[in-house]
Amino acid sequence: MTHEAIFDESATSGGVWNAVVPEGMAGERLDVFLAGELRESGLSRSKLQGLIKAGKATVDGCVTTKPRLVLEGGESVSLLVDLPGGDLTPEEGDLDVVYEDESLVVLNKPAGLTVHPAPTQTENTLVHRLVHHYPGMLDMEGERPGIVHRIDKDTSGLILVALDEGTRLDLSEDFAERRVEKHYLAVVHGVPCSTSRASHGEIEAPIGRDPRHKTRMAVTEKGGREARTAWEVLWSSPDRRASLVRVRIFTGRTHQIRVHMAHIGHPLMGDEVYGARQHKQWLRETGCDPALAPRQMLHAWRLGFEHPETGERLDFMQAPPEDFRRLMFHLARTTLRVGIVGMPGCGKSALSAMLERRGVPLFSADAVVRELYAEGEDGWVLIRRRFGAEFAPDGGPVNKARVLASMRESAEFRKELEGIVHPLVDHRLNAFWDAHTGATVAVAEVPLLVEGGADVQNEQADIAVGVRCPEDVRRGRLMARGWDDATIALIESWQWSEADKLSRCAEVVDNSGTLDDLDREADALLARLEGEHARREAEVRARIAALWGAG
Ligand SMILES: CC(C)(COP(=O)(O)OP(=O)(O)OC[C@H]1O[C@@H](n2cnc3c(N)ncnc32)[C@H](O)[C@@H]1O)[C@@H](O)C(=O)NCCC(=O)NCCS
Ligand SMILES: Nc1ncnc2c1ncn2[C@@H]1O[C@H](COP(=O)(O)OP(=O)(O)OP(=O)(O)O)[C@@H](O)[C@H]1O
Repeated sequence: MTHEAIFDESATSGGVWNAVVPEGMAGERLDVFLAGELRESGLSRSKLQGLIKAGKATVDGCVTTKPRLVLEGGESVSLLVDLPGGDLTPEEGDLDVVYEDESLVVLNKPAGLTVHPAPTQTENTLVHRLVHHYPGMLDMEGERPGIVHRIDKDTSGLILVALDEGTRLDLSEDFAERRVEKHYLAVVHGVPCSTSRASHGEIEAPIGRDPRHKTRMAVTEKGGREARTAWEVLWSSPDRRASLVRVRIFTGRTHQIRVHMAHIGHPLMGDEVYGARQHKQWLRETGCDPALAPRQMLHAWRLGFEHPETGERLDFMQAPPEDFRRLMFHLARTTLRVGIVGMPGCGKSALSAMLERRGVPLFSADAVVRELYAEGEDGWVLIRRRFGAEFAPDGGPVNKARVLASMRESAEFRKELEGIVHPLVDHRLNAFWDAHTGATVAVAEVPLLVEGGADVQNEQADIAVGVRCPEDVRRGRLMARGWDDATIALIESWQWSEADKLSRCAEVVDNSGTLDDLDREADALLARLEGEHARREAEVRARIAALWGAG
């Protein structure tokens, strides 16, 4: 964690460090407290003692020169850290200039670049690069020449910088008076929704230093400054674990968006300070690579203001950088869920097994029914409870011959039995899809998939693939399995006709040849399914890119 947090956004020069002494620190010495707080700054205890003796520290607004002053807890402490004033060394380094004229420049800041020097970072900032590219900026006072607002080190996107002191003053006033329009894009955990269930809302909650963690900000009852943020969900991932949110801020508090979004329960992805719990949970539950969200996923997307010289309205929009886009595309990735259907004996299982051999995850409803029917399993237990031990006997699986006999006799029995079995199969199917979200294509052989109706089909699979073979061949295969004409007729009477089934299928595989022929069909089918997956993926990416505009 950096100490960038603790330098006040509104302070325009010098390193004024502020903190409230937590109650738990009562009895601590001032120098010890400061040394602990500023551990990462590299300021030693003796250097801090020197600063205190030189009158750079205040406690509750009064200068104190006593390093050993004992704190009571609750005081507000400030320290003025001398920065190497006026001797900014220009540094070479890339600047992504979006717009420039004589008065100002608009830049696209990469994530990871600190905006201006602070005691914790005295070189290698955006300002050092700026004074290299625009030497005239060195005429301005202080360590933050031209800086009129800032974005966090790990936030990417648009930042406006003044090139001369007059413009700096004008623009600073525009920011202070809230005349500058600032829109951000953030990837947040979950799907935010307002109390009225709307996909947009406003957060008005004061922000101040977190009394428990001095290096953080927080929504605070006491001592916070007014802060207002509006948000709108632009897109949510299919698993609803993440959303792209457009955020507009009307105030410019330190870490405002990160704190406010965490406050409503939807911290930014990758934000290990304000969303540590959700971040860890997301990594654990999805198995995602932490490198996918290497920073808080926040991008300063749009900036609109009036040019102080010309009065012209200027609006800029910058598409987010590669890491942001990569995470979004990852979140948007989907598996093509393929259902395989067809008449009994047409070759569904044979085709499915061929796809599985090619690495495609496979679900088989018939196999699942077999599992459910094993002694003590859910299907066995429910059937036994409803129909008796005659159907689900001790020491063995559900008696299929007995079940089939009763199904033959009574449509009522069949409906009831299906009412028990189908929800169990559906549940397993959903678990199967969930378990294979990393695959491009996954296949489920579900004989009765399309019979469930179009809506059910959409829920249970994205497309259906039908298998067909000539009637006589198919009947021959079923007879070989021991089914007689009556059984075939009976089971087929419970299903849709072949024509009805196939009319619901996006693809039909012909299985009138040999198993080798079918194997070749499997290759061609898989290529088409992968093509379909790629097409859908490209469509989703284009839809997402359209959300933030070209660039
Ligand atoms: C009817 C039963 C006893 C036949 O068992 P058997 O081992 O002989 O066959 P298997 O389970 O492999 O099914 C073979 C084929 O029959 C057809 N079929 C099976 N059950 C049904 C049904 N209820 N309605 C329509 N067709 C069915 C399917 O095309 C299936 O692929 C058995 O399938 C059963 O208990 N079915 C009820 C549960 C169910 O609806 N299963 C369908 C799959 S979700
Ligand atoms: N092209 C083929 N040539 C030879 N035998 C085949 C061919 N296709 C499938 N078979 C065989 O026919 C039988 C029925 O095929 P399969 O089990 O794949 O059908 P299914 O559609 O899954 O049937 P069900 O609806 O009953 O589950 C199997 O023994 C299988 O090996």
